[in-house]
Amino acid sequence: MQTLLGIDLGTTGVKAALFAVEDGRVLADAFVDYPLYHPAPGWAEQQPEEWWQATIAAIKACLVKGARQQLQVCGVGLSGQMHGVVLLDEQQQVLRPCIIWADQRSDAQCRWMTERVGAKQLIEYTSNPALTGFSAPKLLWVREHEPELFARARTMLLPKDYIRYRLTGRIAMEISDAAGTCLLDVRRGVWSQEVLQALELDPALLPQVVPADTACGTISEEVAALTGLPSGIPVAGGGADNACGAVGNGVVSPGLALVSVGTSGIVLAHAETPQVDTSGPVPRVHTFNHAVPGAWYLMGVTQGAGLSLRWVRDNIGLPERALERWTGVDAYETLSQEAESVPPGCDGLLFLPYLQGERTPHLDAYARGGWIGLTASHDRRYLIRSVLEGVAFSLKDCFSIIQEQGLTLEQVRATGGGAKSPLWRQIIADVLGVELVTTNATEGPAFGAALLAGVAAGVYASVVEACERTVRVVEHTEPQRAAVYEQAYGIYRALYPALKPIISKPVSF
Ligand SMILES: Nc1ncnc2c1ncn2[C@@H]1O[C@H](COP(=O)(O)OP(=O)(O)O)[C@@H](O)[C@H]1O
Ligand SMILES: O=C(CO)[C@@H](O)[C@H](O)COP(=O)(O)O
Repeated sequence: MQTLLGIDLGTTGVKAALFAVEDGRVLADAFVDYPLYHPAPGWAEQQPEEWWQATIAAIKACLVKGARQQLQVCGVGLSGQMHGVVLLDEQQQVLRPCIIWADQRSDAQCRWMTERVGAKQLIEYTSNPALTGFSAPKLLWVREHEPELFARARTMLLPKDYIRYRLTGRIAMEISDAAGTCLLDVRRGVWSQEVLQALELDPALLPQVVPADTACGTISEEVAALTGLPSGIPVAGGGADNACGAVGNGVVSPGLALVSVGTSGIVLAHAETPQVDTSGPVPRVHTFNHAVPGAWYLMGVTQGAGLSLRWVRDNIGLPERALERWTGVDAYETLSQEAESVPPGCDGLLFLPYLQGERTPHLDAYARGGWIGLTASHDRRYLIRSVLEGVAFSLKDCFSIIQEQGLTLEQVRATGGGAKSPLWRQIIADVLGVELVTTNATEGPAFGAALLAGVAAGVYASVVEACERTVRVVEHTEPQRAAVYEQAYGIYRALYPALKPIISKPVSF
């Protein structure tokens, strides 16, 4: 049977999955996690070598699981966490840990970069403002703080492009991911010479920009021997995780939007033009190239979505963790069940999910999170539910801004680890006040990457055709308690401006 391998290099770990070409069903999958390092408050790093070892292990495990089914892998696609800076020296060796998307250390570089290029000009050239989440400020931080190391850097890659390099030996940066560097002219899909010049960055650091849905190298002999994959099969450019999540869920045409609850949370809407949020001085949502050639998307990002629930699980969910070890029942599921017994709105308890600063709508690297409205009658179930609700409110912030952009949003599709929880899906539908649908794409970004591989391998004519053949809506979640949440959201919205003087500055005692 003809199959496609999709690999999603997430923040928590890497997923490899084999999908049937004919209908997209999952034939085998494997997940291998890796550490996330926080060497200082607000910093977030990962080791590219640990991604690589995990990727090899996941591919091997996936192929072993699929071994009995006589599968013929005809292409490989990669999806990955965006914005992380991987620096290679002349011998293509990694120079330092990757500073990943969640890292907030580069606020000073954002300000410098904005001043250097000009705030208006930067948006004109790249369609986006300088944000700590993006790659360019991270690169500038390395130049400023690690000048000797920076002097040895010859190539900058993004996480999944580094893995593609290890799989194929080819150095390139795929367009939907390159869009998140803040160095790409997103309208034209080429590096912005104006920005590079203003920042005095050597253009040679940046690799060739390649499309998402065409072959960008083939599996090398060495990797074939390591993994069991056939050598010579095409590896597609692939895409940024959110672009691939959109493809995997069929969000490839006007009218469709995606809500994803991964470590971060996003609301994304397909766009036929590279339109920019111009309602204020700084665009509050990003404008990036889609993995669908000639299309873009607008995206609002909340930094700490699934991350907030993971924090709860790891810090106050210890009984649920212990139960998981004894019974095998996922701690996230137990936590969700407990949260279900509490009324919507949590009797006035609210959670701000700014555990890692915030992007949309505040664009605030220093924002801190917390609970507010706690009374003696609240117990830990309320703490859990309020986290699910707080994340939903911050997704509503993103959704409202996307709605303001004048794009028609006919259907909103839900994906990501958090969307596995029926309760969280219901809360998000209630808070957004729209129906959420889920598709058969249980492995959204990996599936999207596999579909891109299918186009690169010639088994599908286009990304849109690939989606038409394989993506189906399977479930609908209707809003039920929009009115309760409307009120609670009003209070939530008032919290950040009121608390900003206290929760939005670097703290050192
Ligand atoms: N069954 C579940 N119920 C609720 N939330 C879940 C569940 N499984 C995973 N999650 C959430 O999803 C997050 C991981 O999302 P995922 O899309 O897999 O990750 P990544 O950000 O690494 O791509 C976890 O941090 C957790 O908060
Ligand atoms: O920074 C962004 C998008 O701009 C994040 O969406 C990252 O791409 C990481 O995604 P997850 O690991 O949370 O899925």
